[in-house]
Amino acid sequence: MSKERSSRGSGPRSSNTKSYVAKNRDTSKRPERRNASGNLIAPVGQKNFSNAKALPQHAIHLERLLPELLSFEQPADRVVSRYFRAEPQLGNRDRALIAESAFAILRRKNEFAQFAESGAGSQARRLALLGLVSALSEGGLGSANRAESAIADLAHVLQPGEYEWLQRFSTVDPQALNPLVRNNLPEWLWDAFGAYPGEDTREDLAKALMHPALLDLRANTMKINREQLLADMNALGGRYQAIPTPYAPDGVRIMGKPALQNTAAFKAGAFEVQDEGSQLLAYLLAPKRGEMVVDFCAGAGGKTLAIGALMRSTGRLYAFDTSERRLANLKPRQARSGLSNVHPVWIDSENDAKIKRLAGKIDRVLVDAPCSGMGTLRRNPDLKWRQTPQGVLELNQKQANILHSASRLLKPGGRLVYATCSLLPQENQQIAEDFLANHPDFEIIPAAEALKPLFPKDILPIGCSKDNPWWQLWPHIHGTDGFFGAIFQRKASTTPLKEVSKKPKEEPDQ
Ligand SMILES: C[S@@+](CC[C@H](N)C(=O)[O-])C[C@H]1O[C@@H](n2cnc3c(N)ncnc32)[C@H](O)[C@@H]1O
Repeated sequence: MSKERSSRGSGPRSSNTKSYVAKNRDTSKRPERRNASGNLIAPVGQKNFSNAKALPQHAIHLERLLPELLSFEQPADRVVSRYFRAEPQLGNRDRALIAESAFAILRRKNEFAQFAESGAGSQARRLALLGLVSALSEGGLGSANRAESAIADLAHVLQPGEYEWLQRFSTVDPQALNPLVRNNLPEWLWDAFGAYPGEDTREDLAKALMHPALLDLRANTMKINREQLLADMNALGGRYQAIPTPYAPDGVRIMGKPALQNTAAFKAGAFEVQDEGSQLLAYLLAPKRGEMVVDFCAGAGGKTLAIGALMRSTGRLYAFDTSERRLANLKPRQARSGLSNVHPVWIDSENDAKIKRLAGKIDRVLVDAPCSGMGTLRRNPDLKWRQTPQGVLELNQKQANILHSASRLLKPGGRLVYATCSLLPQENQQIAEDFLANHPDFEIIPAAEALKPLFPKDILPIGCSKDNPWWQLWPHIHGTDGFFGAIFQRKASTTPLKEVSKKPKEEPDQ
């Protein structure tokens, strides 16, 4: 797996289709196109695919896309983007439906592949049709939210026998299938979920991971409050509805799939697309006005921007990352956000000399560590087929190194948050426990304490437990991506760092 991809996960992309929608596309001037059999490929109007009819071209494009997608040599979003670049005539709605169908195939690969052993036509055609039915069934609001009507929407593009074949698929009893097929997981991950969260709940988790993620926005409180954003979104018209997210104070959940990039509110920086769980993570860090804060693995800045808004654009917020490409993607988002306290800094590794210069000077540090991304399988379903236990082991070493290095930045009394979008204890609790064992100058702060101000007094905050100090969100329980968080505080008076910290050998001057 590529380094960039292995460290992805809780980025800003909230809808698989979102990033494929081209801006201001003029579809009226498209040249006439024909498919391989010489049939005219009809242009598609600007319709929400959740209530659109699929056209022959959608299945044809999917058939072409699938071999590369299912080779798992490249991240799925990269494969799909490249395909769309090579097919510039495709309209926004076509892209949305093709991309969502491709991701549906990745989410339910085992089930679809097993059923596609029956039926006529090529294997790719059969997978394409199953993907289309799944995508059309999952459309948020509207009539096409059941397989039955999705198949009816496809009827006019089907070959003889395919309608009946698709109907047969919706009558398959999942309980009759092998658990790995029914739950669409590789064996190592099914076993891992059996160990944690446990055999009783792993099917619920697997089921949640087989659906697309919800579309959540974070109101940028530098520009707008949640009520205004809700009103703006609901005024868009169409088959969409905006409601408040249940837990994150600035979150707006969109039911339906509007193309948001062209809205005036987006261009004005009124919101960012951000999962509710990712929004809440900023509250574990709880930055204050005027503080010195570091987002150590800032990526394209999903969490950085939320943290910057909590700081009301005061103080200094360093956004570190080893990926220039990701930091470059932060720039336009930062410009839209209106934040002036964010300072992106490229680092060559967690041991970059720039980190040493800031040692002991920082109030709060977030380590949103590179991880397997197993909490984001609703949006990145290819990860479950591309990740391996060996890959997770390699990430563990990196996670421990980054956390150790980031901890050097903190002042006495400063707060360090370690977070991942993984569900695997070896990337989460284990890293946090090892850190505590090796860093006696840090103590743990229970997540419930940090989130208390957001919740009524007698309610245990979301993701917190009475039995342990960690923060853990689950797709099947909370409807968010899976997240883990651990909060540490540097003890107020400690022996100088160099005497107590575990030192990596390559850093003698720490
Ligand atoms: C989970 S992603 C961060 C997502 C980001 N915080 C957000 O909210 O959009 C992990 C990030 O860690 C970065 N990374 C990988 N190795 C790193 C290192 N040694 N030091 C700092 N960042 C690193 C990756 O480039 C990636 O952007």
